[in-house]
Amino acid sequence: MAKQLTDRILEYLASHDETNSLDLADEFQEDHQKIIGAIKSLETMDNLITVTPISKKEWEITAEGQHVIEYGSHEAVVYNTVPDKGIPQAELMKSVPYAKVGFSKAMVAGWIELDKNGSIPIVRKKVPFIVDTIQIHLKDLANTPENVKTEYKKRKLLQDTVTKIMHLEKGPNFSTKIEKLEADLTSDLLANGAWKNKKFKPYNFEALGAALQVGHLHPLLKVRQEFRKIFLEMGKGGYGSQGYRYDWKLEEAQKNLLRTHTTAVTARMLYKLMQEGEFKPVKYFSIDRVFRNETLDATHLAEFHQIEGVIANYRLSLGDLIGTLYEFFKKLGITQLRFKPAYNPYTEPSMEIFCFHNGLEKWIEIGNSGMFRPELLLPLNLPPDVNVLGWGLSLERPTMIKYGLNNIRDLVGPKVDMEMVYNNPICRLEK
Ligand SMILES: N[C@@H](Cc1ccccc1)C(=O)O
Repeated sequence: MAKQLTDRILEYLASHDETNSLDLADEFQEDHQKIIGAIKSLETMDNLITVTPISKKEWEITAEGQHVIEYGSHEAVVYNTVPDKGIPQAELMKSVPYAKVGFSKAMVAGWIELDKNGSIPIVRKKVPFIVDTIQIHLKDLANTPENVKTEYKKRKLLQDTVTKIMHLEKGPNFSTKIEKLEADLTSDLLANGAWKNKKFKPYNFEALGAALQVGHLHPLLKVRQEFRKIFLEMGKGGYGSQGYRYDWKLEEAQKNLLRTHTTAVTARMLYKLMQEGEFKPVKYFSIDRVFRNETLDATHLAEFHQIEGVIANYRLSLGDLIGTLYEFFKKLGITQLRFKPAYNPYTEPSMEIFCFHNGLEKWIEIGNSGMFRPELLLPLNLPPDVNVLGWGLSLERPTMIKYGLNNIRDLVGPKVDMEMVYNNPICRLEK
């Protein structure tokens, strides 16, 4: 029988102090993944070898890049196609492959110009000769700087592949003979005394326990719990307004419909507070379902959960709202916020809340907020010097970000993968 790959690796290592999986694959003419597998099994043996994973980036020329090597860059091809007397643009565009990119790049480079004075646009050469550095670079990749290669990657002339390879050296217990380690102390080993000369596998305290056959919480419930915790940690247990700027109608207000936001709950709670007698400062939160007439797409359903926070106290200002929002979002691991003036019929001023999403590397809208209008507060009998500030966001959006889902149907509805529900750990909102 052919020698085991693991034995061959050990023998190779005995005569060479160090090596790596890629060189071994070359040396043994074996598949790289097979070598990795063998190294991994050697790695389980107590200090036999020392393994360090490394990533190796390699550049590859794409089919489009090969075309450039053969015929020149798209812009050079366009330039070379232009005769000294010029050529109608339409004709030029039909005469070479990749004409569109080539044309715009050659224009940007200042190699050609477009003469629109006549009846049809004519392309002319603008310089007597050109140097096609792209072709030169692609032909001699080894001497091309990394940042230039990254540029070419954007142009799809190059692509990079990252190979994970393993570097290995002899470990403190290195030997070319592998002794099979015992996993269990059996009654046989005890009875015949063989245990004395056997080596045992070390305990693996990192091993995951067997999965328990229990119920699982849906991600939305886990994230909701986190929000509830944040609110509890935050202690919730001048007129001059421009008005609503539309006519309020009793018939409209009396219509029976599913609520579109939980601010209805807030108004109800403030009403209830004043029914109890005297005003006392309060902090409220609610997390519940709301319903909207939305066009359904990957991030919108006609129903979702809204998270709302409210603080009522004497003489609160917009500064209090901004400070509270920073404190709240900090607890979610979000520290960069921006605010944009917005309109809500029940708050003034109102602000949309944007946060910088590190993963997406851009600012995204995460919520809405504002100072409740006196038109809403005074009829509920709140004292005139009491201000109420509030903010709202959806439960689904942070959950999707948290669990790396980009389609809301993966989170809500009949297409939810139960494995995803079972396998995702308890939510931690910080990064
Ligand atoms: N109700 C608002 C959020 C909000 C709550 C409280 C005050 C201001 C705004 C929304 O649906 O987006």
